[in-house]
Amino acid sequence: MMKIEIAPSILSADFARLGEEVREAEAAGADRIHVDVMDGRFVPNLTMGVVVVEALRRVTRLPLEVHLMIVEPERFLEAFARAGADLLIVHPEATPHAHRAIQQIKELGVRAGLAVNPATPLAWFEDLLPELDQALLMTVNPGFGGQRFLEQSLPRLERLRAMRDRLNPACRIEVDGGINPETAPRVVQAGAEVLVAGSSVFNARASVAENLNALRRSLAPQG
Ligand SMILES: O=C(CO)[C@H](O)[C@H](O)COP(=O)(O)O
Repeated sequence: MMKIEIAPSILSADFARLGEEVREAEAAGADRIHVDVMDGRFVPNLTMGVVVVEALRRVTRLPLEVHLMIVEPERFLEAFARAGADLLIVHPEATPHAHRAIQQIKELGVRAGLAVNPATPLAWFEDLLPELDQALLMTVNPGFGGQRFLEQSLPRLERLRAMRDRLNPACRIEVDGGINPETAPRVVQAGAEVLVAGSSVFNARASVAENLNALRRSLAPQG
């Protein structure tokens, strides 16, 4: 079985100490760093952009996956690739040209991901899966950290996993939203392989290392 990867989402990190938080996550065994880019239009929140990815590239060797929650993401793909993104994730709900965006990402030499919101039909993946490196199923409505995991995500995840196994076994399945030691084993059981976790990793209750360990322990023996 492939290793279950954990991708801490820096949305919940202390931005005044971002470099240190990311170094701490790397030292504690995080597999990737997840960067949430929001534009205040596709989602009702504004976060960070290209300069933050550039800065992160200098402080960590971990792969940087950049989740573009922005309309017309194709306008910024090149800038994020230059900044050091290893994986660029776009939403089909945010552009009339999801396929073109995926092609552009690959032409830039970066791995390509597609993310869908909780209300978006999985049919989007039928046609695009063969071209994807990663399929991201949102398990909350995107926009904010700290939301409750949507239970209806589990049967969707099982369907996506079956589709992935049939159409492109090399594509990894990721989930994002409400992932903590209670939900992590359940999403892995349903087919997830990469777990984005924000508020369960970066919070005041315990250190980043303790939180990551708690997530890992919740997966044993699965991950
Ligand atoms: O895309 C996101 C929300 O739109 C996030 O990655 C978010 O940071 C996940 O946070 P949490 O783990 O606290 O639910």
